[in-house]
Amino acid sequence: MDLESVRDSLIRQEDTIVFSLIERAKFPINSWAYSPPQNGVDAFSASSFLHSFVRESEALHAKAGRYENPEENPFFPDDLPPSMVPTHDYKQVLHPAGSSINVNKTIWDIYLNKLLPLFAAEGDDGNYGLTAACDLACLQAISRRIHYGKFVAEVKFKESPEEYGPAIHDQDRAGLMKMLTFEAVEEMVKKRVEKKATVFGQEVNLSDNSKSKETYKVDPSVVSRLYEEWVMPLTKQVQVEYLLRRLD
Ligand SMILES: O=C(O)C(=O)C[C@]1(C(=O)O)C=C[C@@H](O)C=C1
Repeated sequence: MDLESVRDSLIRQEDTIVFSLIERAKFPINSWAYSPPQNGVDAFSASSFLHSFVRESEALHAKAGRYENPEENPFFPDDLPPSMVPTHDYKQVLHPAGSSINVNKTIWDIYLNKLLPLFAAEGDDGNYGLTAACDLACLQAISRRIHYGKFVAEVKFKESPEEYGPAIHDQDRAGLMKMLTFEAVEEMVKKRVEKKATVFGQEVNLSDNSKSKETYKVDPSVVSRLYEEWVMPLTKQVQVEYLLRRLD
């Protein structure tokens, strides 16, 4: 595992995220699935249809061994049933002190309160089950990408322990954030995800004189904004948290 291969994985995961958003955009917002959205109630702890749907899906996925994979992080980690599939010997790449970092509560809040209203149309078509299945796919894809920051951080640390060591020793968050940030890479990521949303989300017609060239299933600028405002900052936050514990 090196920086190039972890970046390749992040690039591949962009496809999953863009496709999952395109699938969710087939349905209107369907707010009933997220009720009761009472003022001041934390969307994560208040029970809603989506809450139950995700919790019960995760229990099934846990039995199927999903969370044995260190790249997967459940939204409701408490009381998950044990895996019932044959044990796979996943390579233990991560440092144990940082492997359990989980920012899914923040991801849940951002997805429901900020992202969804930007790309789901107004309205209610009653397809709550299908909508929740799409939400689950989006949440899992975004969560996997952001928590992959643990692997990015591990590789960066292994490649230059002498560079990161003093900042870890001083628990210097700002210093670590500066060291692991590559602005040129971030610019490329934003442009690439916007382009992917343009390519994957266009109507494909056999005739050349299509008039629908300018409409996309998910607004490409929303995908770029998702990465700029939430995905990359949270991936960096995971990296910082991981590195702070890297010498424990
Ligand atoms: O590619 C890296 O070096 C990463 O740390 C990943 C990532 C990202 O989230 O895409 C985050 C921070 C960097 O500034 C650039 C990109």
